[in-house]
Amino acid sequence: MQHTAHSVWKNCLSFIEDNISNQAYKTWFEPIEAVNLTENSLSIKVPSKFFYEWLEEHYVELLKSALTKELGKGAKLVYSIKMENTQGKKKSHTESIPSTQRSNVSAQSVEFKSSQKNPEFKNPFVIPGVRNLKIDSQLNSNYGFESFIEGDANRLARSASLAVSNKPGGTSFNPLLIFGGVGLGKTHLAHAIGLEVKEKFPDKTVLYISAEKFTQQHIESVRKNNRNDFIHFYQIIDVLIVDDIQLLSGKKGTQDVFFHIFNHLHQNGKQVILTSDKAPVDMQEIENRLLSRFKWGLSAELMSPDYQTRLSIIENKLYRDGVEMPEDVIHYLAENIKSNIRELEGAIISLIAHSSFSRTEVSIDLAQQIVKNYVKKTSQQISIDRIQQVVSEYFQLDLELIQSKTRKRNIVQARQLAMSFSKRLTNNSLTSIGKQIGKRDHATVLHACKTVDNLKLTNKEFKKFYDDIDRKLKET
Ligand SMILES: Nc1ncnc2c1ncn2[C@@H]1O[C@H](COP(=O)(O)OP(=O)(O)OP(=O)(O)O)[C@@H](O)[C@H]1O
Repeated sequence: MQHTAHSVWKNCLSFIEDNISNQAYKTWFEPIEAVNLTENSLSIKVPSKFFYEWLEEHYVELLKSALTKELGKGAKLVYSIKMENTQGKKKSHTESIPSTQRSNVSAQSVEFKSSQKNPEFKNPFVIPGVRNLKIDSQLNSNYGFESFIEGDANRLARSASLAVSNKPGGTSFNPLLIFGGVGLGKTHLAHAIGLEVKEKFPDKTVLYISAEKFTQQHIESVRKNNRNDFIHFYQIIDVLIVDDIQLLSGKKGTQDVFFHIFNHLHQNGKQVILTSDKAPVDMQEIENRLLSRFKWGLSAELMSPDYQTRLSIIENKLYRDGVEMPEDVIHYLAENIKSNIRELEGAIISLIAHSSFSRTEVSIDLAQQIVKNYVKKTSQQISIDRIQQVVSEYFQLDLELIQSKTRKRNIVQARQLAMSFSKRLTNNSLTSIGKQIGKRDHATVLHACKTVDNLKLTNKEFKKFYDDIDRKLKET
């Protein structure tokens, strides 16, 4: 049978699929297209230079084995790379690079750089009339790594943040996206990276900006007709930190400008750090081309801290503020405020304020009052475990059955309800919900949420199940 680029690549893919994780296969191999086959050389088209670099760094041996198996010893692989033009002036073009010949790629970056020597830029942080070309990092010196307490819930995000600070732009965590629920330390960690970079590499230009402020600046630049200056300003940053990136949702113009800035920084080895209250898969109204870039590096989730970490956070805060508090009060706070560290800190401040205003000791009674009055919502925030328990009791099904792989209709339905309520009532991401309810992936949880929404509208019996469980959860 005649070999074609397509058939050779298909065989390579099935070999590759057997040798790596499903996730890695989906991320790095599914987007590749085979484009050409000449004698013993196969050309494959990859979506970006970053993609090519990643394949070369991590999968070159695997690709070599797969190709040698198909085309024999002298097999060659040529990448055809779609080069984005970040300035939007020229059209994007395709570049062919043989495997393991990185010099061609760096030449491309240099060429790109030289095309915009000494850009005239204006600093949008400068108040009009005040001459200041120095860029203030806008970092909060209280948010260093030393005051960020490590625990199971933040270990990955913290380690990745440290790695990025040690080698900004030089790790595969680019962009680094830190995501998680409200008040769990995303902003703190993002500032910690910036501060550490400034400490280790004083010559690097670091900038922290909230997505909201970035949007305002962009709108202003359009109004004043200096959008290009705005873009140039951001393109000279070495480490760009954008907080609450989900706020770009629905803002097409700002997304477009951010896309160009992001591409430029990324292609020039600059580090981008993003924070968001949701995982990329859960972000709505963000263009796909931007979402796919968010997923290029590492998405690290901050989850609610466990008891021990909460305890350490309280002790650390008291120590830094030079305040003493009875042990039982500290334990009471750690036990009762579970899912938002900002509220945990708020309760400590309230306690101290109350006791000093009323000149009374900080006591467990006072702590109970504060926790009840100030953080009522938090202390009662429902957990995924509780939701699963309520669903399992309601349907009189064992928890293990709900979490099992069985496809029996009634059990699937109970599982989907647990997933849907977890999405609605907790801060957890789809990935985290899936992990906790039967080790499913985020797509299964998303599907469950959609199914529940549909069934609620179309099936009366199901609607009753839903409302009953909803009521029970509210009583919790
Ligand atoms: N692991 C931690 N150790 C010590 N303090 C922490 C930790 N995590 C969060 N905090 C503190 O909790 C407070 C809230 O953190 P931060 O503002 O970073 O949360 P966030 O996730 O960005 O919240 P939001 O979603 O509202 O933007 C801050 O004062 C921060 O210092």
